Amino acid sequence: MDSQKIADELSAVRSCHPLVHHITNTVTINDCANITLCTGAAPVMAAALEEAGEMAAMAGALVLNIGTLSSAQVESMLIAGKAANACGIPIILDPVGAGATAMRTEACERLLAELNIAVLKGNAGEIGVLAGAGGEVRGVDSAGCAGDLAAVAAACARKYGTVVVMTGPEDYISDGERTFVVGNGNPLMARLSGTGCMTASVVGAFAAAGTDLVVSSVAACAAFGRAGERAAAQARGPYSFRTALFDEMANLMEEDLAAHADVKKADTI
Ligand SMILES: Nc1ncnc2c1ncn2[C@@H]1O[C@H](COP(=O)(O)OP(=O)(O)OP(=O)(O)O)[C@@H](O)[C@H]1O
Ligand SMILES: Cc1ncsc1CCO
Ligand SMILES: [Mg+2]
Repeated sequence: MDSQKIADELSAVRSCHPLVHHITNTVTINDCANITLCTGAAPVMAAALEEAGEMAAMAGALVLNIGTLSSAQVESMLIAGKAANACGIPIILDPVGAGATAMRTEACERLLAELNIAVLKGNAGEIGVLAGAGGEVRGVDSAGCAGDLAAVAAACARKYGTVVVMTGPEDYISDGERTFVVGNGNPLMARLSGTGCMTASVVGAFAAAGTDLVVSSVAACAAFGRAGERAAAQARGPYSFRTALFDEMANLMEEDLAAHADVKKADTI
């Protein structure tokens, strides 16, 4: 994929400054709000049944994250999701911990069945579970996924008719036909809770501003990963890395992204 195209997607977020509505977990909610701002978009967190639909209808993207789900929150997600679908607003689903408990797996399957999900973004274990491809999840962490990861991402995309973003040391982005692998990022990202949740926020901001969900999702992963690379160069450990990650996302130059985006087409078996 053309590196300039990836940088142009970041420019689009900054000029469009889209509103990204989140219904998300209580662990990383503040990080999601701030990474959305640092990307160039505007976050709003609104989970009450009474307002979730109204808020979704005025957003540029809706991010649903089941990290600390409750039955009531699933109902809010369905109301917000139906409003978003009615307005053509892309929905990003983060299936946090799918496969760890039946409640999480069933909630994801219900959201995927009742809503038109634009991007399903999870770690390799979560995507492997939802694909039915032998993913393993411990708590909210991937415990691995059997087989070729690019092929699992593509199969999952075909199964649900969505774009899949599978994160890890490399990120795989697929709509079932086109599959890309993004190499940007740093191992320190896995030593901090919530970088996966933040990836969904960034993917949401790029989806709101872009036109092709595969291109916008690839660009989002490259931009966030590149911010991680730049942050790691300044960090003494996970928490100084965290501060630098927000700063580097906010300061990321389009020229730097165009020069350093590490994106390749993936071979799927
Ligand atoms: N070893 C690594 N090297 C480079 N980048 C990584 C590595 N591990 C994770 N990342 C990056 O960190 C981000 C989060 O990915 P990860 O798969 O760890 O999410 P997650 O398990 O859902 O995280 P969380 O549940 O804490 O939100 C992605 O942007 C991914 O590219
Ligand atoms: C640790 C944790 N537990 C539920 S959600 C969450 C944030 C990272 O996924
Ligand atoms: Mg996650």
